[in-house]
Amino acid sequence: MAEQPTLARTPLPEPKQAHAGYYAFPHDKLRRRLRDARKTPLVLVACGSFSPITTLHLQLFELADHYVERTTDFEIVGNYLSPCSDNYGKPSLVAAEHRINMCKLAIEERNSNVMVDEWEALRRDEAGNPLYTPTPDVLERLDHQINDILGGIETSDGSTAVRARIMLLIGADLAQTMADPEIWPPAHLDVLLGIYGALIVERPSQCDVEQAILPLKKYHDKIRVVPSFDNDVSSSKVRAQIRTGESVLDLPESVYEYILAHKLYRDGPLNRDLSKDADKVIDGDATPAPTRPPVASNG
Ligand SMILES: Nc1ncnc2c1ncn2[C@@H]1O[C@H](COP(=O)(O)OP(=O)(O)OP(=O)(O)O)[C@@H](O)[C@H]1O
Ligand SMILES: O=C(O)c1ccc[n+]([C@@H]2O[C@H](COP(=O)([O-])O)[C@@H](O)[C@H]2O)c1
Repeated sequence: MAEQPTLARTPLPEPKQAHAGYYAFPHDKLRRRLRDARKTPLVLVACGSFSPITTLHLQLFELADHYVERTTDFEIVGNYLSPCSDNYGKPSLVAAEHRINMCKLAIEERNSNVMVDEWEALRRDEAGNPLYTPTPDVLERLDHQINDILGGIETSDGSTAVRARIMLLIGADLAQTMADPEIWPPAHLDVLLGIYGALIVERPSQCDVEQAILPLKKYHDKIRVVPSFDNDVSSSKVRAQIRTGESVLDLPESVYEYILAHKLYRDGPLNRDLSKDADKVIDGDATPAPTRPPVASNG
């Protein structure tokens, strides 16, 4: 069985939520019992903007599933999307509520086994402003919810429960930004990659995954590369297509309809410029960020 992460940090206090509405940690699609006694239960968490979620974002989980099925040590029991806070400071973010809604529509339309955890997106500070949560804190909280509060995952014969291993699921372009300590403080990487680890999905249109992970050598035993296929799907491309009125192929239909109904992503440069500057104009519905933590400007 793969080694279990050990953590002795105090869990974060539960946030003030954005809406008076009810929040509960989602675990309806978390498989609570292992199938294979030799394997460690694995929970994947994809953190990011999802502005908007594309077909590729859900495919990341399918690619990971295909990869993990062929490993001898892990068995996936849960998949989570954790959209970031409006306060992440990326100009292309539309309000968290819209990003969450679009994630849920995509999951429903594709009949996907992914869950959306709204906690990170909706966290608020004492004054009620969106509160940015560093990614290690997101994983630690998930770890606490699944392993301490829910009590972990039952072994295949149901005789006992074991701790699920939590891992980050990201694209190679985001991994590439991890070499920059201005974006990812080394202490964060020590928790994220040193304790939890990551499945890094190839993104050949944006970078070479082997080059991207070279600077992360000290964490290589906790990093695995998931093969992908040639594609240039990105949220930037989708936003540009919506602005220019081109046909949009890389969105679930319900997400496309939601975007039209809420008039999202209509503002911005009219030329289809997919460079990093293309989103410097704040999109129509975006909540302006009061403060701006470092942004991984990976597209
Ligand atoms: N086509 C893709 N292949 C591999 N990983 C991807 C792909 N699209 C998105 N990801 C990954 O999904 C996560 C969330 O990405 P994000 O929401 O920023 O999408 P994006 O398409 O990169 O957005 P943008 O174009 O606005 O930068 C990141 O880890 C990113 O690397
Ligand atoms: O925790 C950190 O140190 C950290 C530093 C940079 C980025 N992140 C996270 O990485 C994700 C990047 O998302 P995106 O859309 O810019 O690819 C987002 O969830 C951020 O919160 C996290």
